[in-house]
Amino acid sequence: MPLTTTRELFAKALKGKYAIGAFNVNNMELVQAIVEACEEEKAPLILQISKGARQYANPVYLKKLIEAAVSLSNIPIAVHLDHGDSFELCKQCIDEGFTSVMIDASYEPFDKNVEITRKVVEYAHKHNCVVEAELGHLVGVQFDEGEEGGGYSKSGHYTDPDEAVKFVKLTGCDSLAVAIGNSHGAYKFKGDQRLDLERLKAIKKALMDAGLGDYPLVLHGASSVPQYLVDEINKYGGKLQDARGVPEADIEVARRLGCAKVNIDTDLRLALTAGIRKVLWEKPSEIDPRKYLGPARAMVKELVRHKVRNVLCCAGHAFD
Ligand SMILES: O=C(CO)COP(=O)(O)O
Ligand SMILES: O=C[C@H](O)COP(=O)(O)O
Ligand SMILES: [Zn+2]
Ligand SMILES: [Zn+2]
Repeated sequence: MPLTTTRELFAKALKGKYAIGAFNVNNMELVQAIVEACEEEKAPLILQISKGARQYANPVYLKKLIEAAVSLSNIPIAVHLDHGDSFELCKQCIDEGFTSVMIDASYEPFDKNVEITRKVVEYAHKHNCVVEAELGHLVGVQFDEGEEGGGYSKSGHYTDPDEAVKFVKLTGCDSLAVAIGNSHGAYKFKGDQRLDLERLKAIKKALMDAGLGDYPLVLHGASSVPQYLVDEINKYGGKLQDARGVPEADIEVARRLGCAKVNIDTDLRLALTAGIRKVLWEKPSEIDPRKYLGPARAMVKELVRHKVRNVLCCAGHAFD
């Protein structure tokens, strides 16, 4: 099956109240684990590549790995640039055949974010590529004063519903990444902090009321940091203290509220690391990479199967 665009995947996901997993890839083992898991679960899939992944693996290697995955599988797969930080990088990926790009100018003031995003949208749409943009900041373990209770402060880090409407109308972006307490990495929350799901509901409603329909929202920083993986890493010599992710129950609510794309990278890293650590700890004389990368790849695959089946609920929807 040829590469697909996220526009089609999102329309079906929103209708069916499931989310598409967007998994970050940096090497062959990750591509294989994710694609095999989704193939077995008959799940539609977004493989996403960051600027760092392109620097690490070389864009041509990644492209060829994905071509191999696409030719060996039957499920719809979209290839997406994660956190594109400039028009030039987005253009490069569009020219290379990515079916989707993210322009993340969320670090800029609102007007500048609009200007950069609109430029990417204009180029992308001429080339049959769709665009994800971002509004608001992903803040990590430090919450903005006064936002903890879920107030809609315009000055803060969280996405404001009215600004989201304005932003989508001005830019014409195809999906929007929101900041509702989500953040990247293995240290997302302190204590019992959670996602601001009321805000997500308000953003969705504002977009709907403004005539933008069932608009696809994107949840970055959606790794749940499973405790069994943290424990496994620590058991075999790792040191992860107070690692905490988004509870899977929150992801499920976000999915039902209209997050059509859910980004997962950290959980893949944890699974791969746990697998490698276990083998090297138990067999310190092992030097064949296949002997530790193989079991690590199997752990990533199990994790992805669990996500698509039990959390994102996109399993079985590959041929909707
Ligand atoms: O948002 C992500 C990639 O863009 C990944 O988030 P995690 O760090 O929670 O996996
Ligand atoms: O959003 C960040 C992703 O986890 C990608 O991370 P990276 O930039 O280290 O490849
Ligand atoms: Zn961002
Ligand atoms: Zn992200």
